[in-house]
Amino acid sequence: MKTFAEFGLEPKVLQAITELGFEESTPIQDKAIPIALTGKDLIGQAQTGTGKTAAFGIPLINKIPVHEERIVALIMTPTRELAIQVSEEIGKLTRYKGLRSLPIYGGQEIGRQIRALKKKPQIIIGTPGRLLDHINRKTIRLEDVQTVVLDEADEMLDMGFMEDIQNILKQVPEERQTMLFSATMPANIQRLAQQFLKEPEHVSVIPKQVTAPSIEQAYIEVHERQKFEALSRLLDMESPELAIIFGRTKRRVDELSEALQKRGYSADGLHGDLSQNQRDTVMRKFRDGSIDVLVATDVAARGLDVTGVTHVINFDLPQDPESYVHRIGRTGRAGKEGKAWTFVTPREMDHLRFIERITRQRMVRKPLPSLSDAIEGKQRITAERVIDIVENGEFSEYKGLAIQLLEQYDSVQMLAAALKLLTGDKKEISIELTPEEPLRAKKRRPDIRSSGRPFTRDRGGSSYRGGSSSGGSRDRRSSSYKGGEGSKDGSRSYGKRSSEGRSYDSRSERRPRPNFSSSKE
Ligand SMILES: Nc1ncnc2c1ncn2[C@@H]1O[C@H](COP(=O)(O)OP(=O)(O)OP(=O)(O)O)[C@@H](O)[C@H]1O
Ligand SMILES: [Mg+2]
Repeated sequence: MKTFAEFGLEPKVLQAITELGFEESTPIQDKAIPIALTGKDLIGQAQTGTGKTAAFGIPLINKIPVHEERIVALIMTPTRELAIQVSEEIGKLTRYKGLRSLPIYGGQEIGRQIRALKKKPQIIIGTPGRLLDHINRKTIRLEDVQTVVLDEADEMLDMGFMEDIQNILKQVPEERQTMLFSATMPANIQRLAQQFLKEPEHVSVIPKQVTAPSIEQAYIEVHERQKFEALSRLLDMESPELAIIFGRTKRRVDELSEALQKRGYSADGLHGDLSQNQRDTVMRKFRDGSIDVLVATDVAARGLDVTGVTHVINFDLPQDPESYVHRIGRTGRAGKEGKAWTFVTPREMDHLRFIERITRQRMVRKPLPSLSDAIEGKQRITAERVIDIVENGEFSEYKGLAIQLLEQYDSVQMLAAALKLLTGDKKEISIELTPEEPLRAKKRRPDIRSSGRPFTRDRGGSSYRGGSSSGGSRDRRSSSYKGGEGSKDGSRSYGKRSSEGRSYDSRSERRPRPNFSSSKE
């Protein structure tokens, strides 16, 4: 690993990096930054949470002159949340240099974006649909762009953005640097690269397995009808600090987040049918910890970086191995540890095995948490909270009352009653979720690296994958259970999503057809 000073960056860029607390470069940064600084085209692949954003962000910022008044850099992301997040990270990196960056995404009032564009940002971070809108209105001109980054390029293809990306890139001069980044690189990415990149350098840091080694992976076999109880016990047993629960469809996410709230968890849902305001509010609450369970469709699977996510729970099995890799990659980021739990119904075991085969990573089988596991987990958290106050808190004003009470009552009884009160009774409201159909095992070839599927497949109007589900939890704190190990051996080639035609959510984010109207992403 290098220090950032060794890349020969401008002092103001270095200063911002130092302020972010980055001491050494990550492996992908190590390899990609020197190449990107030369201006070459680049395809970068590295595990989730390993700093790909800064790997393209730092060289991009380094080369833009401060007095530039034109849009000279364009970053495209598949989702709105990701555009906002990348824009924030770029903002932090340009803090001392003083460049202007702007996120441009669907669902936000266009007038507001037009006003912000008048401040002459040099860097635009956008989702393809809304970008095209602006291009068509001539409120964004890309004729001076020198650097283009496609973050999560494979996902953008899957979402049906190929044509939009082509149309956007037509507006950008041929003479430019193009970079493409993702944790997964399915075969169709090669075609995109051939079309848009010039003699790209491939920078891949996937040592053994494509899933990050810091994530413990486990699965629980559970019948569809038992899933909610299993989830609720799992949350009690594990007490995640922050958890993301993925469900297959929007309906699933809605039902599940509501159910969790009824049970007293601090949860909320995120999917593509919510208004942008609702989406922003949910993300803000999750980032600042005012909710600790985010229930989401795959719209939250890619790229999102929220500090403190200790658990990812796949309430519904993801449609394909790529989705699995990205979903669980929301935890175990930047060298931290994380746990990924996957629920699988007996009929879906084949599909789980398929995911394991493609990711070359075993998930450890765990039993359904028992009621006593759940109770124990909750009590442990209460005890930890009390101990924390005893050790670090200020509670002298309660001592007089404590002495009085202990004169009348036994201390064990007294403390047990207080713990009971603090732990709170579980609201035993019975919950019925609409069952989801089991996923059928795919008959895909495990390795389709060279299969060269036509892009049209992604746009053909078949709706992919699904969407939604749930999540939830409450007491923040990470627990100390010893979980599964997961196993070795990685791979990087993935199957693509299959096109079985259910209408799923996160992919509602997908645009089935080119549509210039506005901003579906
Ligand atoms: N050199 C570094 N040292 C410490 N932390 C870093 C470094 N580079 C990036 N990070 C932090 O690591 C976290 C993950 O980075 P980032 O979101 O760029 O990952 P990613 O590789 O793009 O993951 P994904 O595949 O999920 O999109 C961020 O919080 C980022 O600030
Ligand atoms: Mg990323």
